[in-house]
Amino acid sequence: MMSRRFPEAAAVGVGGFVRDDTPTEQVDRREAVVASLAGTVRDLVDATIRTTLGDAELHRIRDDLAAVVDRLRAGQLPGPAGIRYNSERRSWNWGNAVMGAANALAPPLDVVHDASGCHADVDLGAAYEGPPGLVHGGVSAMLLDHIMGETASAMRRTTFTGTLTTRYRRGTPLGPLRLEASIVREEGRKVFVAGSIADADGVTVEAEGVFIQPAGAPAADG
Ligand SMILES: CCCCC/C=C\C/C=C\C/C=C\C/C=C\CCCC(=O)SCCNC(=O)CCNC(=O)[C@H](O)C(C)(C)COP(=O)(O)OP(=O)(O)OC[C@H]1O[C@@H](n2cnc3c(N)ncnc32)[C@H](O)[C@@H]1OP(=O)(O)O
Repeated sequence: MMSRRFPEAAAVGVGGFVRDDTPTEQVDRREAVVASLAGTVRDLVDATIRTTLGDAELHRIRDDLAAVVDRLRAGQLPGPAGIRYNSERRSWNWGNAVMGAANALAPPLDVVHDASGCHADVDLGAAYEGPPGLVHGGVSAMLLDHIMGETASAMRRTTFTGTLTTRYRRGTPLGPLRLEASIVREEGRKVFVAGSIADADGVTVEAEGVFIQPAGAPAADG
């Protein structure tokens, strides 16, 4: 098993904000490839949860998959993917837990910036279950954290979650959901954001959060 601590990664400066002058067109092409791979791995996760096959067949499948992992291990980054950006301000964070194109654990969330903030439509399957048939509360908080953080950042500054408060009004069913977030007000380095998750019958989770521009953090707009 590969180490989950990445001392060698820190030594070479990966895993942070990394300037990477790969041309946008090449980034787009690669992103489509890794997203396609991650989509199949996501199918694999769902198929694994829901399989009813016998033990012997599952052992054979496990061995096949272990061989695939070995093939992927033939070329690896020394640590996590970090956030990369080029001179055209194209940024990519393919390992991100919520929207990383290469991350099969990410739903993934496709966040749209609109006039009032951000929204995203997502369809959560069996891998996101908490109570039977319902979305895990931690998953709801994670998705809200992300969309609210993106709203606070507004594509031009770095903000970290300071405090996130969630109110679970009723169970959130697995299936299609709508996330929304908007900025309520700003005070110095603090950005106050409201967010929600809704199903076809209305809001299931409400959240408020304080997102903070860390002292001395670089803003993309200077
Ligand atoms: C270089 C080019 C960049 C290119 C990229 C361009 C754009 C950006 C790209 C990507 C971003 C896009 C999307 C983001 C998407 C998702 C977001 C996910 C968010 C996360 O997943 S992020 C991980 C979880 N998050 C943490 O890991 C934070 C750990 N923590 C800290 O890093 C510090 O703790 C920090 C920074 C929070 C504060 O540190 P600090 O030193 O700056 O703060 P300081 O003490 O000076 O306080 C200043 C004022 O904030 C108040 N304050 C302080 N802390 C507070 C708190 N917790 N709650 C409420 N208020 C708080 C004080 O009361 C004071 O208020 P007042 O001024 O009124 O007195």
